[in-house]
Amino acid sequence: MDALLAVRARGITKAFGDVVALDGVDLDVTHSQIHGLVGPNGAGKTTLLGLLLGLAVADSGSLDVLGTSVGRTLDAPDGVAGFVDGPGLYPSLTARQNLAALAALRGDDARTTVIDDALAQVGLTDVADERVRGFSLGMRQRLGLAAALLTKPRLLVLDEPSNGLDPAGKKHVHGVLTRLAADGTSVVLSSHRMDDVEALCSDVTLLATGRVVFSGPLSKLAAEEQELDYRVRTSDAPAARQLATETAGIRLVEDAGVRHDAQVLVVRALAPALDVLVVRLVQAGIAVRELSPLVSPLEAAFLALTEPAEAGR
Ligand SMILES: Nc1ncnc2c1ncn2[C@@H]1O[C@H](COP(=O)(O)OP(=O)(O)OP(=O)(O)O)[C@@H](O)[C@H]1O
Repeated sequence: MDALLAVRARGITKAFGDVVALDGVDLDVTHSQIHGLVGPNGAGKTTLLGLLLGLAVADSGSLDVLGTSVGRTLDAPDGVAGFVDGPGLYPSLTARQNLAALAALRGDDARTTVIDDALAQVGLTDVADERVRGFSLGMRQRLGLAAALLTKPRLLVLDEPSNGLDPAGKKHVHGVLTRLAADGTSVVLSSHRMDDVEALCSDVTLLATGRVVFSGPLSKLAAEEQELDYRVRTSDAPAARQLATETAGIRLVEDAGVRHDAQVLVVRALAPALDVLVVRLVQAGIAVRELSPLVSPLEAAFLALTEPAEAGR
């Protein structure tokens, strides 16, 4: 057992019949950390989160949550809250009534001030007395988060918390999670999107077909040396194209799957070769009006690490 870790999983396996959902998964989540679980569909993210919430038990391996070994009985470990596959809510009750009912069921503090505070934290004060039946996916997600907050968790486990959130909603929820982590709550959340994870998480675990293909700080993932495809818009596309073909380490990508624009080249390169190209363009009197990677370095690392595992399925 490791008191410094909110979650310590070693060699976790879980199968559903012939389907191996988790295959020897290790996971370390330190206290006050927001840890992202990322991976393609079917990678095992929800299954792993379900184990942390005590919704299922692993077939083998060891799992310590908040310093306590999780046994073989189905039970939410003390101090853990969250949801997988969307929050469980009562559609015919209002948001406020949902929280009151859930708090009463769990024996949590159901005082109006506590419930109002949870609703305010997730930005649902204005719709507190509306029935959940009419709520959008994003509003349900926020209410699910409010329900988890009522328990004052030390570990919050969220499956795709940004699902269905508009940009303002996402920013709001990100703010809530960041403040919680700053106040000592550990958070493990899943996402399909590296940009979400980048905005929120310090550490990330990439899963592909039930296996960990990367786990560690985001900065380490992004720093992996990799070639990226860049859009380059210049003042003279034909001349830029010519220079690109003459520059070592630069490859023109003709079919980059982007909208055709005669003024834009797509080149594949490592950063040092791209630097050389930019300098040569400027020296030749060609202005560089736009230079950006087609996918972010994190997204590219995600694809590079998960696509081989997917292909081997
Ligand atoms: N209750 C279940 N019964 C049978 N198979 C299951 C069950 N739960 C998960 N699986 C299978 O286990 C694998 C992992 O599923 P899981 O839902 O954990 O992946 P995921 O990474 O959360 O995927 P997604 O991003 O699509 O939500 C998949 O092949 C899935 O079909």
